[in-house]
Amino acid sequence: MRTIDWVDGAVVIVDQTRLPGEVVWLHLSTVDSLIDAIQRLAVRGAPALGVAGAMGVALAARSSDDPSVVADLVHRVETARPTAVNLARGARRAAAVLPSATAALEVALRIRDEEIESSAEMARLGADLVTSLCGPSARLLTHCNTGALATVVGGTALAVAFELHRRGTLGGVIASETRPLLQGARLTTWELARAGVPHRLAVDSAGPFLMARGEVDAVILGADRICANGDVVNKVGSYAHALGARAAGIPFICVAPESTVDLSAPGGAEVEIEDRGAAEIVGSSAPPGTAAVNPAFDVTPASLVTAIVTDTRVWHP
Ligand SMILES: CSC[C@@H](O)[C@@H](O)C(=O)COP(=O)(O)O
Repeated sequence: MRTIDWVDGAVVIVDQTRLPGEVVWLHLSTVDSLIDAIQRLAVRGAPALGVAGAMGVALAARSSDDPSVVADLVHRVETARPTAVNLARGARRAAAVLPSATAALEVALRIRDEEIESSAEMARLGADLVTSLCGPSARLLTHCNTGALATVVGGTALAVAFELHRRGTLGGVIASETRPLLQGARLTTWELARAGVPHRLAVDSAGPFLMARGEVDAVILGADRICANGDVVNKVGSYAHALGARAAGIPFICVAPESTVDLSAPGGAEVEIEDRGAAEIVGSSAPPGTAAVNPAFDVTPASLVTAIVTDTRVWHP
């Protein structure tokens, strides 16, 4: 199943906020509805956001003949979330062929197809790397969700786990729950269960201890932006897993398509990290009015990254 696609003049997505309870498909035919879906994480994950951004431009171009109205809509799509480079990059690629709505849609469909092809390549390259580093029964720890939900089909890091399982060389997956929106607990476990991959769920803070106790052979996760110096910007909690991996002496592997590599960002310090506000973490557990800091992403310095697997190469930053 394609978790994001273009059908009959609308962007069609699985509403990721409703998983794992129910599979609800949303038909988004306006730019406003798409931006709302992006901001409340009904569609999320860097490669999927790239497709959404480009399709958003196609929606914008179909909605008005006024170039300034379209330009304003494109800008809103591009900036709906700041950290994953794919969103702005996808939107800009499609915007480059405006004012033709048909041409913008063609670009969006091309980006969708590129991400589908990238996923297969990353799965192959990543599985080869994991087996060479960890042997024939690798036990992986992953963070956030990097499966089909975050791409179109397959995934990035999770596609590697699927491929190892298909080859019979996977020793199991620990899914880190991914506070506060629980992409690991809600989405990754759902995808692993559907694929019949043996897995267990752990709280985020257990990761480094499980590595120290010898229960993990490698950490494997995705990225929202890979900087020119090899810094990896990914879901908050990734950095703690990288420190744990270094302390335990196990590989820390990032899997992401070339569309997530941003050579215009020299390092992680130059990337805008989305802060999603207090409500998501204060919830009902803290006294009302408690101040909070809620970075949705963090930066793992290149020095802690064993390898970055893209669809074309294995990079040791
Ligand atoms: C293949 S997806 C890689 C990343 O986009 C993923 O790990 C991640 O951090 C997603 O964050 P999210 O806030 O859920 O969009």
